[in-house]
Amino acid sequence: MTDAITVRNLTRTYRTNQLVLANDDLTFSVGRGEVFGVLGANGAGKTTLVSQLLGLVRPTSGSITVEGVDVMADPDGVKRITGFLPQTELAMRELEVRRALHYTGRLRGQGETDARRQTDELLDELGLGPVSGRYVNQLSGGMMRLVNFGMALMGRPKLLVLDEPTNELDPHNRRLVWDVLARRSAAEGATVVLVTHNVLEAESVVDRVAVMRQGRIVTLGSPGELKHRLGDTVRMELQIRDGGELGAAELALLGATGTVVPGTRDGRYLVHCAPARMPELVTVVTEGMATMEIEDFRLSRPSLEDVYLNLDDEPATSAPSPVSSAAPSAAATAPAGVAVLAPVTTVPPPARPPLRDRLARGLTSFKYLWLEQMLEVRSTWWWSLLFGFLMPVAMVFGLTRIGGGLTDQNSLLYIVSGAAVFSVATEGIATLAQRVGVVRTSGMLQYYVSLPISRTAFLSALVFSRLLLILPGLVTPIIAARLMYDADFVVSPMLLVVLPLTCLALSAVGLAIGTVVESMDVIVVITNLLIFVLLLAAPVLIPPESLPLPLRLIGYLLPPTYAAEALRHALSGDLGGMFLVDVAVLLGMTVLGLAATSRWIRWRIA
Ligand SMILES: Nc1ncnc2c1ncn2[C@@H]1O[C@H](COP(=O)(O)OP(=O)(O)OP(=O)(O)O)[C@@H](O)[C@H]1O
Repeated sequence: MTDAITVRNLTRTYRTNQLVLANDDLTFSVGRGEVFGVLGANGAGKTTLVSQLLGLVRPTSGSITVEGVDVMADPDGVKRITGFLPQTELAMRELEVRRALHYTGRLRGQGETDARRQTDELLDELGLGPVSGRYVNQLSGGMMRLVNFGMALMGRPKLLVLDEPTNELDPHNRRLVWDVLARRSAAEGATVVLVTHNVLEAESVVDRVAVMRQGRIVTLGSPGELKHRLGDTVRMELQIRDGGELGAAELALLGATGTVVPGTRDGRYLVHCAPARMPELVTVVTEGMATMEIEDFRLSRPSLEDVYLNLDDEPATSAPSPVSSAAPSAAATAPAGVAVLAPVTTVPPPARPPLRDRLARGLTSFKYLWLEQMLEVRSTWWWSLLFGFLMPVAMVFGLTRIGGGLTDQNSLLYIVSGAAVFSVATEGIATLAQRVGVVRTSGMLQYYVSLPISRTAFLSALVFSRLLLILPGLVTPIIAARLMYDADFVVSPMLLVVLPLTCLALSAVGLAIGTVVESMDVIVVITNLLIFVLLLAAPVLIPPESLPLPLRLIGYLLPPTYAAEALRHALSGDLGGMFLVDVAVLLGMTVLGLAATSRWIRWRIA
């Protein structure tokens, strides 16, 4: 078996208020076509390990090679061959099941016909046919997980990395997932890396398993080998009625025959003993503990779960076992506790494909990401429309009553256009900044990053789809002004070109804020403060010609000024302004905003 994955001396630390050693000097390999299980208690470092395999988290030190590709040197190369199921929530939740599978296939580089064919096959194989037209986020937790599992299979990846694939699944669907994985590995030669807490069921599907503890691999081998290491023992599983507990006297009786381990469920105990002591153990359970309410007991050979539970008693500093699958002979002659791996031949990163291919790929990515984003925009569009209408109405109503000098027609127009700009600022800056803040802290960005898509396509789809979300904030004030003050507006180039460009620039600025500020709370405070300041400055900002030159120049660098100008001109009929300069500045702001975002956004999770 040749190696699909080689990991050498992999270490990852996180610096928070204290240093966390999430992965501690891991060295192992996974053979091609192997189903490799990663087990371990909460916080053992499993998710950190698989995130590094995918290039989502950068190692502090060490190296990873997947199918000959150096993950650090060519993270995109790994994404092209890997299907990933993250532990936490995914993107694509606003789509119907069928489209979530189909779009994933297209984003992973499948052609249209192939993506459709595989979508149909997977709907059938996973029993998702009856829910294929329902929205993913309206499914039950288990069904959603099954869809996510299907998404990981799209594109027939050579490597499947699955973080808790059977979480929330019922026994029938858990069996289905294990069967599908066994088929993918046996028939298609796919390599599977599987993080799971479902030790009992995983035993039937994994070829080898690594058990992690406090960032280290404490043992590694096939289920048979690991069980063998427990020695020649018999296992008794004991279930106490109603999840009750054994008293000290009963524990002592059992302990005299073997080792007692509390099970993973309430009222469940495991006892391991030498075969010769089995009759004695049975006597203790059936006669010596007659007063206890024993619901059930069962004798069997040790399972993988026993290996796992027994390891809990071992110190985490125990040396990792020799772990090579590729070079058994070398491993056999190596000193105990030292991992020996076959030499790794890395494939140099492929030459850049021709411009035409890259453009075609970028456009496909953009198209499907845009379609996905638009479905989310669609669900919040009506709210934006209402907000865009209410904002100027509230402002005009409030300000005409506060200041006696704000009642002339011109002031009112300033206020209306100012209010429009504020609603755009709210929608444009806040939603985008918050959205990026959210995707960074939740699992959604993790999912996008695991796809072989271009960062530019992702950012552009996000910005352009938001353009439609914030436009109502500009259009509705015009309607409000017309209804309330019978003000005619002029459809000018300023209105038609400068307004949409303003939205674009605002979106790009919002995105840039979101990439720099990671905390959701801080983003909300910043954007609300920004809006508050803009609200206060409204009557001053709006007519720039009345400002001193330095302030005017600053004003011309702010996209809201352009939006206000465009609206004011459209409403007052005064079509002054330097149209081309305005357009150039706004375009410049957009490009700068996107470039800054593209540079700052770390296309990795950490
Ligand atoms: N982004 C992060 N910042 C700081 N610490 C982190 C981060 N991600 C993980 N850790 C820490 O690294 C350690 C390993 O975490 P990891 O998520 O890899 O464990 P796990 O084995 O997947 O746990 P679980 O089974 O609960 O998912 C934990 O102590 C965790 O708190």
